Amino acid sequence: MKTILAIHTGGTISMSQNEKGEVVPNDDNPIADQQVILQGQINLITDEMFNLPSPHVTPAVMLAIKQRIMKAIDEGIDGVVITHGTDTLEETAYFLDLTLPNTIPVVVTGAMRSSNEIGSDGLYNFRNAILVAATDESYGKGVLVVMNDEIHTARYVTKTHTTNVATFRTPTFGPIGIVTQNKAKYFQELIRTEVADINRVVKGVFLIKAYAGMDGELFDAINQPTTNGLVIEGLGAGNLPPQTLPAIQRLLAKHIPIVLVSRCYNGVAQAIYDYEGGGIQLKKMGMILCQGLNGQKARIKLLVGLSDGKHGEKLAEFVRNAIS
Ligand SMILES: NC(=O)C[C@H](N)C(=O)O
Repeated sequence: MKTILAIHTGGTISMSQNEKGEVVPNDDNPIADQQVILQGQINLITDEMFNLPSPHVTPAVMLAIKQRIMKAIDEGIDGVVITHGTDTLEETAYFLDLTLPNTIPVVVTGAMRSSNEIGSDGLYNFRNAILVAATDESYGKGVLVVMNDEIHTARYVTKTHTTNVATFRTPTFGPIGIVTQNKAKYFQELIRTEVADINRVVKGVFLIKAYAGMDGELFDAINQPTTNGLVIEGLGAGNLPPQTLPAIQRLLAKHIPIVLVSRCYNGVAQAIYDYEGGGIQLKKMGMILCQGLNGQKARIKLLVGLSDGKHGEKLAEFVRNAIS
């Protein structure tokens, strides 16, 4: 029988609705009490590590979860399930994907409906996540996100709907598997990239979204001694309004790494256009064009790379290679 560690961190999966219809955190996690679900098939160990709505989750919390999992791996655990709020779930999952050795299945899950709502998805998602974590085929696939019968990679999955239970999607690449008839079935492989075994997290890594008519004001506002890095969600295939360029140049002159992704839901940022502010010019200026990650994931990757002490070409290489 496999031993699976369930780390609970909070979120809607552990909340309930009150008489007024408001969703509120609980002192006692209703999911953690439901140990019966796979009794006799799995030895489930529970750690109620945090009870945070996921907008309260920080990189320091992510690091603590990573360190807890490292300890469990040393102790010989077979798999890990993390329950988490869905708002920042993709960021924690990707942080863990980038910082954990790829030795055991690590599965993150959550819920869109709280524990006492009709059609609550928490217990079901939790059960599926445990099944996936206990499946031999789940080894070597990086950190996985299991929601609504689908298995996604932490690298590409994103929350796409504010309330729908089918909110987690993998644009461009699709999920790598499904849970059906109480089994995990895979139909895609994920190629792994570099892992950084960090023990600290840097601050001052920002994310700014571009828009029509944008100028340099926001970029100048973050041009501070405490700024370590910046991700810009650019337009289309990876372009920016020309009025932003002088302020961006001032950041680059200070050797602050700037990563460019696209604000589009689908596709990758590339050096395609050769006009003022086009991707070709941005690349020549020294911006790192990151393929396949959304803004919040690219920010996590930049933060992890910087926290690992990477800089210059090594950092660029680490951040750039999201697809291969
Ligand atoms: N569905 C959820 O979990 C959303 C909640 N606001 C959270 O992220 O904690």
